[in-house]
Amino acid sequence: MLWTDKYRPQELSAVVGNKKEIKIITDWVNAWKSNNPQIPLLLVGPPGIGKTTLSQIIAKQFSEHIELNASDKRSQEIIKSTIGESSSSRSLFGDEYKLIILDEVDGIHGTNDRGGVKAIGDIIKSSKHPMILIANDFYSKRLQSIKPKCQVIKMKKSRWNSITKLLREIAQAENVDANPAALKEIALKSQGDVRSAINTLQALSSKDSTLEVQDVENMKTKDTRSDIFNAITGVLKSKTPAHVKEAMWIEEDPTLVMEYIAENIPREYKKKDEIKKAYDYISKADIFFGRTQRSRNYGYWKYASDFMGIGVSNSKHETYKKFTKIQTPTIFTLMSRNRGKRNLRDEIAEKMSVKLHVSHSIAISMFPYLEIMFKNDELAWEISDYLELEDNEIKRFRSKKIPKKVINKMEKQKAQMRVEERDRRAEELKNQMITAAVEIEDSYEISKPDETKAEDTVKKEPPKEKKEKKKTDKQVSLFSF
Ligand SMILES: Nc1ncnc2c1ncn2[C@@H]1O[C@H](COP(=O)(O)OP(=O)(O)OP(=O)(O)O)[C@@H](O)[C@H]1O
Repeated sequence: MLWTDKYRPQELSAVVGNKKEIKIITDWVNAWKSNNPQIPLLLVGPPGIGKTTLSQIIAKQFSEHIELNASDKRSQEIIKSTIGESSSSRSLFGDEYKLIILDEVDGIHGTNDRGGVKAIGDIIKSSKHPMILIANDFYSKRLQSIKPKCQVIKMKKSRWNSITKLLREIAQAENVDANPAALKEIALKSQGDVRSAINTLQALSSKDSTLEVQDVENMKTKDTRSDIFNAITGVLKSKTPAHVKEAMWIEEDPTLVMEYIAENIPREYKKKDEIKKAYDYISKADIFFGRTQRSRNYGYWKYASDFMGIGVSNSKHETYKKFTKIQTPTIFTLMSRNRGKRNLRDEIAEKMSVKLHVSHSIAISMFPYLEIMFKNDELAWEISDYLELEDNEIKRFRSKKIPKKVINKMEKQKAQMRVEERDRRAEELKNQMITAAVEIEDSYEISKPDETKAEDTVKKEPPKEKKEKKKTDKQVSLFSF
C-alpha cells in the first residue's frame, strides 16, 4: 500500500502547514452547519500539498458529498445534469446540505470546455449547496471568471521542517531506522511537495538497513549521470538493454523524455517496420504514464520507461552507423511560443475524439501516425478538412504548409463531389485513422502490467466486432501509402 494513502490525514489537525488557511476553511464549514450559506471555496495551490485531502476531511462534516473531476465531464450539459440541477434543488436531499467537490477546475480544455467554465459559473450562481473547487494554477485563464465568485484560498507549499517531522512520524510507524539528516534531505529535495517526500521515503526505506543521507544523495548522482541528449542517443543507437537502462537514468520528467524519443525515431530509424514497432512502444509507454497519473502509483513508471527505452531500442534491426542530430520535440517548440498553444494537443485530441469516437488519450497516442499521414500533401488537406483543423493545428503534424496548388485542387475536387461521394470519402479517411486507433485500443485491453510486458510473445486477438469491421471496410494500413 502506498504510504501516501496509509498516512493520508483523517482530520484537520493532522494536515501539515497552511494553518491560517485551515482556520478560514473551518469557519466556512461552521457557517454552513449553522445554516448560514457561503460562497464556494476555491482551493488553489501546487500539487501534493493536501488540497484533495482537505476537501475529503471537510466532506465528513456533511451528510453527503459528491466528487467530480471538472476536466472529465466537459460539456455544459453534462456538468449541469450531473450537478447543476441537483445543486439548486436542496429539497432533493432533505434538509441536509450536500457538499460538491469539483477537482481540476483549471484542467478544463477545448472548445466544449469554454462551455464547461461557463456551466461552473452558472452552477455557482444557482447552487444552494456548499461547493469546494480545486485547482493548481492560480493564474489559469479558466479561473478568471470563477475566482470572483468564490472565496479563494491560496494554499502554500509546506516548510521543510514540518515535512521532516511528518517523515519522522511515518518512519517510526513503519519501523524504519532513518538518520534524521536523511529525512531532512528528503524534505528539502521535495521542495514543499508532501506527497513526493512521502513517496521518496517509501522508495528508499528498507527494514534491514539504516536510511542515510548518502542514500538520498545517491539518488541524485544516479539521476544526473546522463543528460537528455545522451539518453535519447542511448535508446536510438544501442541495442543492449543494460546500456539503454543506464542511459535512461536521468533527472527529467519522463514524459518529456518520451516526447524526445518519439520526435527522433523517424530521424534515426529508416525502415517502416522499425518505425511502426517503435511508435507502438511509445503508445504503450504513454498508456502507462496515463495510468501513473490517474492512480498515482509510480510503480507504473518502470513499465513506461522499459517500453520507451528497451522497447524502442529493440525495434531496429541493427544500429545505424550515421550521425543524427537530436531534435527538440516539435510539440514543445510550438508550445513554448505562447501560452494559448499549450493546449494545442488537447484541442486537436478533442476534435479527433468527437469525429472518430475515440477517447482523448487514444487520440493523442495516434499523433505519431498522423504525422506520417500528413507527409502526403493531399491526405494532409483531406484530414485537416475532415477534422476541421486550424492552421496552427496542422502545423503540429507537418512543418511545411500544404501548397496552395494542392489546396485549390482539393477544394475544387470536393466542390464537384456529390454528397454521397463526400460521405464515402470521409468514411474512408476515418477508417484509415481508426486502423491506428484499433491497434492502440487493443493494447489498452491489457489488464496487468506483467501481461503487457509479455506482449511480444502473446499477441492479443482484437475484439470480434473490430475484426469484422476491418475486413468489411477494407481498411488501408497507415503504412501502405
Ligand atoms: N499538508 C499535508 N499534510 C499531510 N499529508 C499530506 C499533505 N499534503 C499532502 N499529503 C500527503 O500527500 C498525499 C496526496 O495529497 P493530496 O492528494 O491531498 O494533494 P493535492 O494538493 O490535492 O495534490 P494534486 O493537486 O496533485 O491533486 C496525501 O494522501 C497525503 O498522504
